[in-house]
Amino acid sequence: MVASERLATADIVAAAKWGTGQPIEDPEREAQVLDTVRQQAVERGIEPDAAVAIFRDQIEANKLVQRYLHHGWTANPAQRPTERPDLDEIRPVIDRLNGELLNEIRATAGIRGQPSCRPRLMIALRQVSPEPDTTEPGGANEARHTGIHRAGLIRAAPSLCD
Ligand SMILES: O=C(O)C(=O)C[C@]1(C(=O)O)C=C[C@@H](O)C=C1
Repeated sequence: MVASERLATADIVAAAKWGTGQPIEDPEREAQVLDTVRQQAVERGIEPDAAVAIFRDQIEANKLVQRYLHHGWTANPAQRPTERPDLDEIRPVIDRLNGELLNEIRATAGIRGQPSCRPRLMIALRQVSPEPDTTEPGGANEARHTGIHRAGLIRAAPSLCD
């Protein structure tokens, strides 16, 4: 599920911005992402407004995870990232995933309008984030981490079905 891969970049973006004073929300970058998506949707025969709506949800989900992480790192210094990834290296990865998500949107055009779309989406969400084993060492941490990514995916999901 490309939406889940895209959402996973939020961890790296959050670490890239942490401690730099650079805000999580970057309206200029959002506008650039959405402009490119609109253009690429037209090229691929996807309804551009639907594609933009889907990507708005992906961006909101990304910000939700980033904000959650920054909040946690503010409260718990031990959890703060020890390295600062380079945002200029992550954005091309996000651009590539945006293209892949557009391909997935095109490939699932026949399903997206059906009543079975939402149940199928819920099954896909469960598959990409299985329940962590909290009896394992580090399991509680992993469960918290999985929890926010699930919440993010649910935030990213509504526009994926018509
Ligand atoms: O590229 C960034 O700076 C991100 O934080 C990622 C992202 C996105 O999901 O594409 C999310 C929030 C920003 O407002 C802009 C873009």
